[in-house]
Amino acid sequence: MTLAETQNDASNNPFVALNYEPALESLGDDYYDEVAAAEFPQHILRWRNDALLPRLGLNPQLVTDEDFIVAFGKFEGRKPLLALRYHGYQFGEYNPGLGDGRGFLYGQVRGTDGELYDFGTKGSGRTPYSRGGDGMLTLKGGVREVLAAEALHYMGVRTSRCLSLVETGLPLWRGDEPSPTRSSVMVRMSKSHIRFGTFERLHYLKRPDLSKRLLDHVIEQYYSKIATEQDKYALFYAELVKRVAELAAQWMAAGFCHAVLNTDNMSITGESFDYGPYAFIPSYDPYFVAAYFDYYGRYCYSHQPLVCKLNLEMLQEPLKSVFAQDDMESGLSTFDEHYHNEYRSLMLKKLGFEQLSISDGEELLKATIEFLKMYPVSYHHFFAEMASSFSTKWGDNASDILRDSEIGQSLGATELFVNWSGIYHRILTNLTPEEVEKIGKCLTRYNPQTPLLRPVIESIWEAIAQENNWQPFYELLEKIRSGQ
Ligand SMILES: Nc1ncnc2c1ncn2[C@@H]1O[C@H](COP(=O)(O)OP(=O)(O)OP(=O)(O)O)[C@@H](O)[C@H]1O
Ligand SMILES: [Mg+2]
Repeated sequence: MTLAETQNDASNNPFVALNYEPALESLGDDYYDEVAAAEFPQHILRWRNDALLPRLGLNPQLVTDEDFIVAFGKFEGRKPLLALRYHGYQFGEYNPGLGDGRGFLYGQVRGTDGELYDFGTKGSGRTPYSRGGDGMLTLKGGVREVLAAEALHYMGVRTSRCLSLVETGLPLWRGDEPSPTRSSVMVRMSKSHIRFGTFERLHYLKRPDLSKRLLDHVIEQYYSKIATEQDKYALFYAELVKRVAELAAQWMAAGFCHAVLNTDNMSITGESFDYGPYAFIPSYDPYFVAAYFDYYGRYCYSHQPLVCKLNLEMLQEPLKSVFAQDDMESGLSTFDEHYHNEYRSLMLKKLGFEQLSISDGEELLKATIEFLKMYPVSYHHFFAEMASSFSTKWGDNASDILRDSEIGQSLGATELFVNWSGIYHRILTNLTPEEVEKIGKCLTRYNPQTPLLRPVIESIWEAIAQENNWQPFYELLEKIRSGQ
């Protein structure tokens, strides 16, 4: 063995050396299958998420690219790798043939914040759940998931993040990409990979004992504040309803369409994950559909809150073997209120207001949506222009609002814009100069200047596909991080 190889083997790899907790593993092998990772012809590190390393107690400067490759491309020195078992409702149909078909749970680590985190792979090879699939992730799919998770995170959405993306050198054939296309393996850091569908499988197998064991584990690990309460199950479900309602509101405010809200893509922690055919909406179109295979628009933009609520309702079926359904019904009845409160609060922040009376807030929000719905205005550019052109002078005269911007120039004379800017102006006149001053900062904080619209992603991918030029990808990630 050469010196370089000795230095790069798994035994002194900082990721392999982390203190892994066998949290899920200790529940017994009814929940997973032990699998092996695929061996790849090539390992090129394309993305390392240094922002996550301090939470693992690691100093990014002391972690080499080779460390990432050995741990998260070659998967050396880590066992057991667990393909998790789950089922799910896909587009309304129950599918008992699911499970981690191209990924596994690499390990679970306690962060410096005291929370338990999963490292889960995507594109790491075949498992007993691959069905006809190759177990792989396209490089474009990996690039898209990295971008979505980062963009959503910096827009305040509770989301998983990607820890690494390694190109793996295999030609893949896909119906939705020019093929052969390049392959990759991604490692995701998330709260948990336990899905609604994990419980649906246990119900399908008529194993209430396994459901209870798993639910106790979920509450202990991810709902620890209520773990010792007498009515912990009811409290858990109510808290899950709140988290999912807030998540749906976060997607809606971010102008994000997840596209595949099947129950196997719903996390039991209420965190957002699995970014496949997603899209950020180009304009405010309630019926915008992101996935080409969503023929009937089931998961269109505006259906997301409703679908989330329905998925929560369907989760009652497998959970009712553990606790009373009545308790769940009362939890579910709070969904709408949680959703609307979060949505209103987030949208008002996008409009520059950390705080506003409910009546002013409702009126402004209604007028904003009416305007955005009626005209072919880019949803994201509207808010980006608010942020880039805000002036404290807007309080002096309603006609100054967005006057010099593209939107103001083209639509400033329309009835709905005049109505909207009149309301905005009236609100400003009721604020103190200090409060008006804060609006600019709030607008900048909540509205990215470079929204992750499809043409942006496509141009990034073009540079990679045509010239293997990764610079635009890194530059975009830097813009996302810095809010430019
Ligand atoms: N190329 C593939 N090979 C094998 N199985 C696959 C492949 N693509 C998807 N699957 C399986 O199809 C099902 C649905 O896939 P979906 O795209 O929702 O999940 P995923 O993206 O693979 O993983 P995750 O939900 O963790 O992001 C899952 O069981 C998944 O493992
Ligand atoms: Mg999935």
